[in-house]
Amino acid sequence: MTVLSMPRPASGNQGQDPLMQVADLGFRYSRLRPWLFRNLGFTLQPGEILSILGPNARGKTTLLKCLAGLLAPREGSVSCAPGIGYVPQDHGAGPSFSVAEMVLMGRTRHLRAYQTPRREDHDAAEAAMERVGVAAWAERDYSELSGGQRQLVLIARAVASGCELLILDEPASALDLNNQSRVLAVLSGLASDGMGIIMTTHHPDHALHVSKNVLLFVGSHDVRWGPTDELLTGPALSEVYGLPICTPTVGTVSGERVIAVPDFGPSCRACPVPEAVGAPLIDLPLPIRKDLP
Ligand SMILES: Nc1ncnc2c1ncn2[C@@H]1O[C@H](COP(=O)(O)OP(=O)(O)OP(=O)(O)O)[C@@H](O)[C@H]1O
Repeated sequence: MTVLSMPRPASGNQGQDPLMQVADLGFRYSRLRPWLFRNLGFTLQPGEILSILGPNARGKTTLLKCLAGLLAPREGSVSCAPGIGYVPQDHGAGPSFSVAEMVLMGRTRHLRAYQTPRREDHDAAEAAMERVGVAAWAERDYSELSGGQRQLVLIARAVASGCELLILDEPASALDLNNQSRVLAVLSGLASDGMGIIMTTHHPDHALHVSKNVLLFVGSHDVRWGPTDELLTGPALSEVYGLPICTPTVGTVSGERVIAVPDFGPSCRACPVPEAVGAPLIDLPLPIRKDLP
């Protein structure tokens, strides 16, 4: 196993050095456990968003931890840019700090031991809070926020760090639709600024919307990497999740886009409930409560 932070590999597309290059990566938790992935390889360029999709418990978080250097791969190598930000999936209540303090902690890698944050660190933290839309909660206690709010604060903390490469584990899992849209816009904006982004998601639509490339866990052994347009098709998604999924192009307010539509089976709303229980609901006698005043 090798995890290299420097030097970066030779030039890739568009004349730029890749932010991450992964070769022959393999991991299992022990000799007694099955391999979660083997022979996995991909390259991430600056300004690129890579989405990782796959069923529950297939190894996506484990892969992110290998990429972020939190787990040592059993096989292969990860070479990457020195500055990596990691936003974990588990965003529990944590310590009792204000939101502003939590975001300011993202600046730690720019400070020496025991150094007090400088004006520029406070400015970067404030800019990150504005960008992610959490500035209004700056003085609130992080431990008292909702799960979705905490998720946004951790994204702001990673943005404040000024990292070159951002790794996020299901960044939109606890977010309402508006905040999902906000996070996708923030990530797209960061990528436009040159940041590389790797995220796991259970939302194929998110991957279709922002990702240049995807990494798909298919079945128990197959991991595919390639362009979103080519890989994230209805048949491939159906194979990944084990149910029929189609990918129609639909018109939205902002233009046409491809979406993923899973077939959950016959709609429950269409079930003939009254007939199913033998009589129309309207004819059922109402229970009379004689004990009420
Ligand atoms: N520390 C650990 N020790 C042993 N097995 C583990 C450990 N952490 C995770 N696993 C197992 O590894 C497998 C992959 O877990 P992982 O969390 O990477 O999946 P995932 O694809 O991210 O899942 P989900 O979509 O549900 O978040 C699971 O079977 C899990 O039980």
